[in-house]
Amino acid sequence: MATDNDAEAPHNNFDTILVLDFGSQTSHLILRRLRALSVYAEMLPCTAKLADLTWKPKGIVLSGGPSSVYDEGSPHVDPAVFELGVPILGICYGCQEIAWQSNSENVARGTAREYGHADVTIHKVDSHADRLFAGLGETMHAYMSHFDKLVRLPEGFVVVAKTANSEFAGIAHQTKPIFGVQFHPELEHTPRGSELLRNFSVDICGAQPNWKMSDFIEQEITRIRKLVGDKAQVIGAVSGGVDSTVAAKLMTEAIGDRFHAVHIDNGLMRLNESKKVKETLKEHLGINLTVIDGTELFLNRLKGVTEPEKKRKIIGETFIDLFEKEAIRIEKEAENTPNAGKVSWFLQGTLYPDVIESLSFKGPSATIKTHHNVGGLPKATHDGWRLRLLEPLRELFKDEVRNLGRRLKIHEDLVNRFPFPGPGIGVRILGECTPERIEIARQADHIFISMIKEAGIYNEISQAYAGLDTSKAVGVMGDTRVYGYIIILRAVTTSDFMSAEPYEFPFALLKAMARRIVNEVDGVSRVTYDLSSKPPGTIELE
Ligand SMILES: Nc1ncnc2c1ncn2[C@@H]1O[C@H](COP(=O)(O)OP(=O)(O)OP(=O)(O)O)[C@@H](O)[C@H]1O
Ligand SMILES: O=c1[nH]c(=O)c2[nH+]cn([C@@H]3O[C@H](COP(=O)(O)O)[C@@H](O)[C@H]3O)c2[nH]1
Ligand SMILES: NC(=O)CC[C@H](N)C(=O)O
Ligand SMILES: [Mg+2]
Repeated sequence: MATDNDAEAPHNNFDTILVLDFGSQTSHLILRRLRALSVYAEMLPCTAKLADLTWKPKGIVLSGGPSSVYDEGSPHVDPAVFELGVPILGICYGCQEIAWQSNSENVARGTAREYGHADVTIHKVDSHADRLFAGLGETMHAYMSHFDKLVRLPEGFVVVAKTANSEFAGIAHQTKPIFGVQFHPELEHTPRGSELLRNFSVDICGAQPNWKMSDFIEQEITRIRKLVGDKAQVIGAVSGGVDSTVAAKLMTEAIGDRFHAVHIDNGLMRLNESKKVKETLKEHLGINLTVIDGTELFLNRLKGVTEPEKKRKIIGETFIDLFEKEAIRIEKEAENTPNAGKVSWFLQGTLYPDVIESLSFKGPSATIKTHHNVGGLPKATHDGWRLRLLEPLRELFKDEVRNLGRRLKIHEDLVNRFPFPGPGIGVRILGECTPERIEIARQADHIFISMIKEAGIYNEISQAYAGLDTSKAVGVMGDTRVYGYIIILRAVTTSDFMSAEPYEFPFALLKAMARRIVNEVDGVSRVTYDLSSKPPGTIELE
C-alpha cells in the first residue's frame, strides 16, 4: 500500500492536485477529468488536517456536497488550506465554503432550485482573475445542481461568471489564486468543463501534465521491489478477472517467481473458467500460478443453505481457509530452494473507488450485501506471521486498470471482460446451490454470453449473466409435461456499478436466446428477462 511518506508514491513523483471531498456524488469525476488531462490527482475527505499531509499539493479543489454550509454540523475545511499558498478552486459546495469561510453571512438558502443546464456568461475583469475562464469565449453551457447560493461577494473577490439565477456563478480573488464556481465542470453535461479544469490545474497551479501509465508501471515495479526486498515472498488471490490479473502481472514483472498466484475453483465458476484462467495466466502471461480445486469443500459447506448472507459468509470463509493452507504450503515448499523466504505480503487488487469509498465524506451507508472475496485474509495471523497488504492498483480507476492491462500485453478479451463476483454462480441461484442447479445456470450462462458476443453487443453491456430461480414451472415439450427451473437473464449498463439500467435487447434476439436455452439445457422450462434497474434491484440476484 502506498503510504504518504513512501518516496515512490505517485504524489511524490508527479505534480498532484488534492481534491477535498465534501461528499458529492461526482467528487471522483473531478479526479477522473484531471487524470484524463494527464494531471495526477488524489482525494482526501474534507476534514483532512493539512498538518498530517507529508506532501505538498500543487493546488486544491474543494468538491460539491449535499450539506448546506450554514447548517450546524456541516463539514468545513481546515482553514490552514487558505494559508498554504497554493491555488484553490471551489466547486458548488466548495465555492459556498470559500464564501462562508470569509463571512458566514455570504451564503443563504436560495429561492429557486437550479438543477440542470444553465448558460453561463463569462465576465472579463482584465486581471489574473480571468485565467480560470481563459479561452472559453463569452458564454458556456454548464450543469448546475444546487439550492443554496452566494448572496454577497466575499471580500476581495470579483465576479467572473453569471447565470440567470446565480449572480455569482464564478468568483475569483483579486490578488490570490482562489476561485469558485457554482456549476460542476467535472460533469459531461458541462461540455467545456475540462478546459476550465485544465486552466486551473496546469496554468494556474502550474502542475505538469505528465501523469503517464508507462511511468506508472516502472515506478510501481521499483516501489514493489523496494518494499518486498530480495527475500520475502508474496501471495495473491487471482480470480482471472481483470483487476487481479493485472495486479498479478505487475507483481510477476517486479519479483518473478517469488510471487505466488493462487486461483481457487470454488465450484461456482463459469463454464471452463478455472481451466481458462490457468491457460491465460500460466501459459500466456508467465505468472507462477497454482489452481486449487475447492469444489467439494465449498459445495459441502453450502449444502442446505438458502439465506443469501449466510451463503456469502460461507463462501468468503472457505476462500480464506483454503488460502491460508496454501500460504503455509508455499512457505514450506520453498524452504530449501533459492526462493526460500517468509510469505510476508498479500497482494490485493484494490481499486481507487474502493479507497474513495472508505475515505469519502459520506454518511454511513446500509449494508445491502456483504461483498465477499478473500479480503478477510489480511487480518488473519498464522504462527506469528502477519501478512502485509500490497495494493499496486489502489490509485487507479477501472478504465485505467484496463489501460494498464493493455500495456502489460494482457489480451483484450480479458481486459474487457464483464466483472464476475467472488461468490460467482452462488449468488446467482435463488436459494440452495446444488450441483445440478449450478450446472444448469452455468450452461444457460454460457449460451447467453456466447449469443451476446455473436450479436456484437458485448461492449455495449456492462455486465450480464444467467441466474436460476429455484422455483419450478410447468412446460410442455414434444407433447410431454416438463417441470423445470426458471432461468433469469440479467444484462445491465452502468458506469460505476452503483446504479444500473437493464440493457434493451432487440426482442427477437431475446426470444432466440430463450429458445436456445430451453432447448439445449436440460431441466429448464422457462426463461425470463430481469427488467429491474439498480436501485431498487441490485446487479446480482443475491
Ligand atoms: N476464485 C477465486 N480465486 C482466487 N481469488 C479470487 C477468486 N475470486 C475472487 N478472488 C479475489 O477477490 C478479489 C476481488 O474480486 P473482484 O471480482 O472484485 O476482482 P477481479 O475478479 O480481479 O476483477 P473483476 O472485477 O474483473 O471480476 C479478486 O481480485 C481476487 O483477489
Ligand atoms: O468481487 C465481488 N464479490 C462479491 O461478493 C460481489 N457481489 C457483487 N459483486 C459485484 O459488484 C457489482 C455490484 O453488484 P450488486 O449490485 O449485486 O451489489 C457487480 O459487478 C457484482 O458482480 C461482487 N464482486
Ligand atoms: N452540489 C452541491 O455541491 C450542492 C451544495 C448545496 N448543498 C446546495 O444545495 O447548494
Ligand atoms: Mg471478479
